[in-house]
Amino acid sequence: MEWLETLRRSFLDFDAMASVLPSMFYIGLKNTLILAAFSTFFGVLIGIVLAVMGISRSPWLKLPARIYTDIFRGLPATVTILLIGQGFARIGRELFGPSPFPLGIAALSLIAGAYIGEIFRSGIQSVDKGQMEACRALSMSYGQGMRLIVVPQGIRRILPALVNQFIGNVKDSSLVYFLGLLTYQRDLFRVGQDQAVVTGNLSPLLLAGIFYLIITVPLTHLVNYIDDRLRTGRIVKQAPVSGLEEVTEQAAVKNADARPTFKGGSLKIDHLTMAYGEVEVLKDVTLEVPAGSVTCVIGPSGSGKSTLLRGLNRLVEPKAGAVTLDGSDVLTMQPETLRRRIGMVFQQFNLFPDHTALQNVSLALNKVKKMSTAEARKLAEERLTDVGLASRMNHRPANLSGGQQQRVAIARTLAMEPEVILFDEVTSALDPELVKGVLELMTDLGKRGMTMVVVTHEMGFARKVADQVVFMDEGRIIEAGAPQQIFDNPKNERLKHFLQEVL
Ligand SMILES: Nc1ncnc2c1ncn2[C@@H]1O[C@H](COP(=O)(O)OP(=O)(O)OP(=O)(O)O)[C@@H](O)[C@H]1O
Repeated sequence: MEWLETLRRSFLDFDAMASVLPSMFYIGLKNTLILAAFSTFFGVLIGIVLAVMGISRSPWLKLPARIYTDIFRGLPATVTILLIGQGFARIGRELFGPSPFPLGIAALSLIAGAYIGEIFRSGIQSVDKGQMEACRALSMSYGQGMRLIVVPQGIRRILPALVNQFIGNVKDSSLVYFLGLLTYQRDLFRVGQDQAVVTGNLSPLLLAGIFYLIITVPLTHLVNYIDDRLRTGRIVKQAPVSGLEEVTEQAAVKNADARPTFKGGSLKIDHLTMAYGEVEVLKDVTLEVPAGSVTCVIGPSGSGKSTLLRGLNRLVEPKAGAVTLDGSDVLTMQPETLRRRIGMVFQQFNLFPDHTALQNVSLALNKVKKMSTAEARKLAEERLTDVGLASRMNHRPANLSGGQQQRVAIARTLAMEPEVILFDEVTSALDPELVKGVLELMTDLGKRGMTMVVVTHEMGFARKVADQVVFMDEGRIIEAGAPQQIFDNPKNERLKHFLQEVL
């Protein structure tokens, strides 16, 4: 087998490999890592600036970022490296001496920056808007929400892409030799290539290839592992539980010792008008919500129910009118102070996916209410026990059913000790068998004196639990009254029509 022997001599000349190994390690590997690390570092800096410019609303920032990205992503790396390295060679020599590294790193950074900018931009934009809304509803400032929740989630999402970029830079660093390297500056490729010429076979180059793989392959696997780990947390070993069990979970709590009652606040809404841009979606809404009462808001899709709730805690700023909470003007209050007093639970739960149930509840206690970690933890444990989740505190949202997630969200809101809680279609995203547990919990809160404004499609709940039911259509309150009046004796034609459709 002569051809096998030729192949062996060409690729597996172990003596040639052994002789090049020290320079491969001490010169090639070192220089490749220097080039890749520096260009990734500067690429990240450039990328952050580009991402901020790209997300901004100003076309004067957006446009240059777009042009930059198009150019440096569109050009072959070799062209950029030669243009920068040779075009600026004189300035480079004056500034940095004979080493081609600074200009090589600059060129690699400019290329990497274009890709990393896109990675950062999509990472931040991919975080669900509900996450920031949940942060603000928990009375965190915009900065706290970004720092504690949105940016970490964005970074976690882009971690694999960033490592890929580093791997790309490891490979692209081999192109810097175009700029002419001194002997001690050679990278892995160059060391392998030079020695291949000396020995007359490809074994040193194969060894360089192996070095590249030793850097890149474990890194890819490591990042996939970290990504999986961050996404799901430690896998909770527990047999799957039937959704039917959840009602029992909740019932067990209901039968527990009588728990303290709440001191609900009263709301007065006066000629409230709200708009998105020029479009008015809430018109002249006037409503009283007495302390400790349950108000259910019903109405067709798009009638402005969610917007009304968002106006009450100012997630959307009202355009005109007034709202008072126990006599204090809600619209001039610090939004963070207001949101400590008026909590909110969302249709999509908006739990923080990288936090356990316990951390979801304790985060704002710790960061907003400034409780010590131990105090926050104790209170969070109590609230989670209240909602029947004592045995699931260390689960992440992904390891909980929808019903359990929604009960964590309610516990998270309750822990802030609000005077009013706004519920925005909180059972609409749940499987039918999980709805009951959540509604029972809400019924229980109502009985214990919490003031609640509940946007719901659960007519049975509204009839049974509400003190007043409000029917909205096209941004106005069309009819309001006791449940019997609304359901058994509706006056308005539109309400009659709506009830015919939903009952
Ligand atoms: N962020 C927004 N920007 C612009 N328009 C919006 C925004 N949010 C809601 N709207 C519009 O405002 C109107 C009222 O929406 P809102 O969500 O308050 O209604 P809703 O009664 O809660 O409906 P649904 O039951 O479908 O949630 C709708 O026409 C909707 O398209």
